[in-house]
Amino acid sequence: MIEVNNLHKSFGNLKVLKGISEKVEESEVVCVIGPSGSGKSTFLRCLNLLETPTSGEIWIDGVKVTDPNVNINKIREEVGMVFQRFNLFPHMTALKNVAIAPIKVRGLPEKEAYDRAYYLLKKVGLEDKADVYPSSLSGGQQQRVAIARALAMHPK
Ligand SMILES: Nc1ncnc2c1ncn2[C@@H]1O[C@H](COP(=O)(O)OP(=O)(O)OP(=O)(O)O)[C@@H](O)[C@H]1O
Repeated sequence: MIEVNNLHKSFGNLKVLKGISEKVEESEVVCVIGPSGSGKSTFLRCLNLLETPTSGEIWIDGVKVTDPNVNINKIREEVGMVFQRFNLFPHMTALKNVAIAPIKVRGLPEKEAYDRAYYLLKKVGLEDKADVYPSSLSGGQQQRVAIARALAMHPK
């Protein structure tokens, strides 16, 4: 469960988030909509502290993310994210992009991680691109690799 209380975020004089409060229950599907530049990405980036909120509280599964002593890397392991520009690792194949975090962060054996990565690439219709580097993929294909990569970590 995600709970946000009175979240504010400014960049210098630009006030982007002005007191957002929201609750998202487990398994609930929520769309954040609004005009370009209205703060949707800023809001999502605040949830795992890719942006530091100016004020307000964020809780994820009972953990206060905005607590200065929080172990944010632990929370990021549970929060999947597909970036607007995908941020695939350019020097890794599609398959390795999907397998690398479970190996490095979760300590999954390589064989298991690569098998699951292949399964996920297949799910997003890209098994034939497993050995291709991101520069040779279309925007939509890169996005699908990024989705497979997010799912590989079994986010909550
Ligand atoms: N790091 C930053 N420094 C300064 N201003 C920023 C920064 N990041 C975002 N902004 C500004 O904050 C505002 C909200 O940006 P944000 O990316 O959250 O919008 P968005 O709703 O996701 O837009 P889009 O739909 O176009 O992706 C914009 O005016 C943007 O220029």
